[in-house]
Amino acid sequence: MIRFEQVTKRYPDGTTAVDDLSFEVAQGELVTLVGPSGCGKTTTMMMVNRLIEPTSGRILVDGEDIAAVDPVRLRRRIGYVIQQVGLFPHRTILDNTATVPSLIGWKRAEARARAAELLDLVGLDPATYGPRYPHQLSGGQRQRVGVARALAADPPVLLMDEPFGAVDPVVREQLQDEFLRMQAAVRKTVLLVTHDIEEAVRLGDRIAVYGQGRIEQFDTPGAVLGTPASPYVAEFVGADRGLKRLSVTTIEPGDLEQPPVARPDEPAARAADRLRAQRARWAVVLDPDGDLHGWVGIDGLGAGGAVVDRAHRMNAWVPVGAPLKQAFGVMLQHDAGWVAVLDGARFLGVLTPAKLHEALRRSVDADALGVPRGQVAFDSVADA
Ligand SMILES: Nc1ncnc2c1ncn2[C@@H]1O[C@H](COP(=O)(O)OP(=O)(O)OP(=O)(O)O)[C@@H](O)[C@H]1O
Repeated sequence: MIRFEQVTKRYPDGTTAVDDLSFEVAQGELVTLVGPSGCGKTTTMMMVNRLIEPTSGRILVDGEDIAAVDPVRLRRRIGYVIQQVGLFPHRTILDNTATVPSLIGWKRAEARARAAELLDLVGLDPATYGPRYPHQLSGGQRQRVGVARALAADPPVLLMDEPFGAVDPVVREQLQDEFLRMQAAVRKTVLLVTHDIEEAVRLGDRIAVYGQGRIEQFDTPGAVLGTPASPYVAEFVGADRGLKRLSVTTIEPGDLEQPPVARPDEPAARAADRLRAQRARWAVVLDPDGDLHGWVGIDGLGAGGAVVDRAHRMNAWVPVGAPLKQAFGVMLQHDAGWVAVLDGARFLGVLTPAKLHEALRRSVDADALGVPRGQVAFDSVADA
């Protein structure tokens, strides 16, 4: 969708900002460009909407060499979000958001209806915020308007330069979450510049880690964190990259352990015998269709009755597909030695600290080998 072919940008003073860059962003993909200040990220991005012209090489958008496209026409297909949002101070939020549709000739009512829809999409009630002026909004709200405005004419491509840079860390995380939810719905092709590796990892389907004017590694967040391509990348992503990997590695059914199971209507004494025979201290309580009912400990099963009378609610659980970090957080929050993993209400298994570690190790091997995690042999990591 966006393709760089051997692109170099040399400024008139001799600075080589971008040096022989080749990479591709697929349709609907979000690629983050990350690197230290001055490494050429913004230059890369601004060449896509021709705010900067390359010295050599080609850039294709949707298969078309953009050098041959009229810049104004090109920019209509490309939304642009910058850190200093650049809203018009004397126009209302609704009119600011409707700017591009109005420019390209939509009827006023249509443009405003579209703007209201987008304000809603970015979490701003159009009735409340639409009539306000930019100075009457918080920094985070203004940045949301920036995103809404960039999406107004429904461009297939979105360029974002430090879009969440000017707000405090808590608001920043909120905006990132909202943006990810929105991106899951609209699936734009996005190039996003940041100097923050946490943000790059959190948002990117793939990350381009920049050195000076060059990409040092271009891969998924998991692969960059798990197998940095060079000492430079390893240092840039940080010594805590193992911890960061917890947030980008998701729980898969193959990671789970299967504990003993008891049925709710089963006599407690019988369940206790079975647990003793298996040398287990607890069981999950599952309905006949496999839905999680709770858990029961062997100590609670001595007093007669049915399992259902002795069962506890299962508070420590996470959905399958959640990041390992979330499972680890839930373990700590409930001081539990394991967390249940559910698909809807259906119980899939439990994740223990040992299994969590194993999942992380297998995912590193899987990324290195370029295969799904399930295909990494268990004993390749068992002794590690
Ligand atoms: N107009 C210009 N003339 C000369 N040099 C420039 C010009 N614009 C940028 N540069 C230089 O090109 C290099 C890359 O700049 P660029 O803005 O692309 O970096 P960046 O990675 O986006 O940095 P930051 O994170 O600080 O925004 C820098 O060394 C910068 O000083």
